Amino acid sequence: MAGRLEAALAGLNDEQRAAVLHGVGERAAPGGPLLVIAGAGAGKTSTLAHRVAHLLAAGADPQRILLLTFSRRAAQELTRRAGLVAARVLGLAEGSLPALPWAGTFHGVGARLLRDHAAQLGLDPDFTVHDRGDAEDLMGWVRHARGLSQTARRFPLKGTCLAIYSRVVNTRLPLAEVLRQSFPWCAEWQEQLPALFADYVDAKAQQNALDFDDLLLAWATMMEEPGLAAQVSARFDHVLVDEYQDTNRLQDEILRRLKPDGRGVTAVGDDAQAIYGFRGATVRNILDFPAAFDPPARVLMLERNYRSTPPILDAANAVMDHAQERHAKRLWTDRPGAGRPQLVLVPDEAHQATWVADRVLAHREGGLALKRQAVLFRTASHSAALELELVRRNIPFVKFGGLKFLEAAHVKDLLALMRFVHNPRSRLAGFRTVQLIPGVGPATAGRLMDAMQAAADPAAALAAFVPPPMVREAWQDFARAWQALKAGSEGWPQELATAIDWYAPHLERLYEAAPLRLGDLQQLAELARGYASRERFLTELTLDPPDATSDRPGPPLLDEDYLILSTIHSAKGQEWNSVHVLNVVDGCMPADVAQGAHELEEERRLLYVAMTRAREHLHLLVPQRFHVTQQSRFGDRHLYAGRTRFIPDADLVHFDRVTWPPPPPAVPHVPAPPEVLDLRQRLRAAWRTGA
Ligand SMILES: Nc1ncnc2c1ncn2[C@@H]1O[C@H](COP(=O)(O)OP(=O)(O)OP(=O)(O)O)[C@@H](O)[C@H]1O
Repeated sequence: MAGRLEAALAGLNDEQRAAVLHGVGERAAPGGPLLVIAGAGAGKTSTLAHRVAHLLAAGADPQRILLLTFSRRAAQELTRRAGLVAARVLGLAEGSLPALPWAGTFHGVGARLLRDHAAQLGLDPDFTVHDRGDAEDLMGWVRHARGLSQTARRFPLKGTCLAIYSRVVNTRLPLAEVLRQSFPWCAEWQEQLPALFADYVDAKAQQNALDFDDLLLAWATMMEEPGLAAQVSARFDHVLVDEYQDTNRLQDEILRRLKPDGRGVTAVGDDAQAIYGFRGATVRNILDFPAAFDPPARVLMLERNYRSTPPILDAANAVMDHAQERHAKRLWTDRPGAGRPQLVLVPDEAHQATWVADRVLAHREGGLALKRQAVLFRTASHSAALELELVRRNIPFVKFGGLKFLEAAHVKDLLALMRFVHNPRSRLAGFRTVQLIPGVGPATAGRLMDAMQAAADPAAALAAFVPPPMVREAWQDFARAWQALKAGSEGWPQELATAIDWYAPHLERLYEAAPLRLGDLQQLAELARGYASRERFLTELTLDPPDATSDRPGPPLLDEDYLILSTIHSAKGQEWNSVHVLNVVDGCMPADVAQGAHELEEERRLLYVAMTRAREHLHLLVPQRFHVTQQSRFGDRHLYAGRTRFIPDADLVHFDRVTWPPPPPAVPHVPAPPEVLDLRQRLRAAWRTGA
């Protein structure tokens, strides 16, 4: 096996190798903590996959490896890659290794641990997980119930209330501090907010629901109890955390309580790519990680970039050279060089769209498939003009980070039904579901939910409920479907088809374009096959929703070629041969709402992340005029923008500058014709005659 291990690690460089081999003892006994700081494109993902593979090959129990990633997609990809390498090292057939059952996001793993330990925590294990939309609705509800929707001076809206609550939970800062730092315009409500938040917490308890933040908070709280902490900690020998730069205070606390001495802990990340501060993540976690343990964690630095050409790296490094604080590292590469990245000056967004579409097609003519090209932007709405242009030219594309599939009303309806079945005390889900029945309004829905909430057996309360006479027939249809689903006799995922059968006529009555929407529900049923149970489906889908929308209904065919459109946030961890970045102008990058020093630094890193996705071609677009949609009292407007401040004049040497369309050719010089009239003389003469 030693020979096979050597062969599997042969392609790694010295630092990557050290990271793979660090502290793996006899039968994979865990060693001291390790921090791998990996620059963009330095092979972080591949190193982590090799490390997991090495652990498995050395005899680690896959059940006892906790792998925490930023998205479920990343967890699946890492597991797959680790499985391939491990199979090679062990001399097994591909795909013969067991999956890693504990690979997932902090939120997903938190939800599972809370269900496992529900009895010890006084929780009902069938709790519903509320997504941001649900959480906002519930906050709106308690805000209204407290009379705060009718205050003389306007109380913060439900979305703002939830954002404040979430920030307090995730940053562990006192409310006053959060208001001062991030929501100064809400400071006058500091006295009222705690009572509102207390009501919000009570409402969740009554409905047997937890929101996103609760999953982390409850997990961290569970880890404060020494007995429970010891039980959870003893489940895992190795804990590996990817994208550590984007974790928040709570996640960091969880990790430390899980493994106080750091044994078996590996954290991987890049402080230069921290872009989730706006959600409460703090780059301090990665900067302070080594000293958090005694003895301190070993730090390995991966600085060799395998992705981009030297001119692209030089330009990206130049952007980061002006950053305020970071683990000092400088990426290098020995890939053969190519042209410098382009900085393209265009008059406005329409020209930007035309230029990008032209270039994309030109690259394709040059042999670069559309899939190997991406267009990145700061905010989902920034691609609107380009999308139109692409449709016009028949260039297929898939967009990531835009409208979420799960936000579509009909998808929400169906999921509400499934949640209401799973957790009959969920008032939000119940309310939405029963109002789908014609003739049932908020009053009837409220009466039903009160009855179910008060009953020891909510299912019996639903069966006994007497609706208004005119809706009796439709009601009975619903009650029958609900009871059948609750009984679960069909099993998962077939029961979703029953749910769709009940819902389909309502969908046709309620919405336009019913066949298209039904297609979405069928897609959902398809997705459902990938989940072990109703509970896992509802939870994981809420935590990590599919986020691609395309220019056609349904998922793109796998063998088809399509251009990638993505927000920069959703482009994390990916790479393409050619990358266009839209709107590289002040007011967009940095966004005009980014004011504080921390926020500006995060905006700088966002540009860096975008630039380092490119392997061979990088084009930064600078429209001189661009349109911003904003909610402020000024309404929408056009901005006359300048190139981003993150590329000052001194750094222009790293770019080829292009102005498009090129200025019109100068009109050729024509000699002036000879004078035939002295106009001034003639005008004056008109007053002189006879004066
Ligand atoms: N030792 C190596 N030899 C050759 N290629 C490598 C090596 N390590 C990584 N690569 C290649 O470098 C590219 C970047 O690797 P990977 O995606 O793992 O980087 P990363 O550090 O996760 O990037 P980022 O943080 O920017 O998303 C990939 O195409 C990968 O195959």
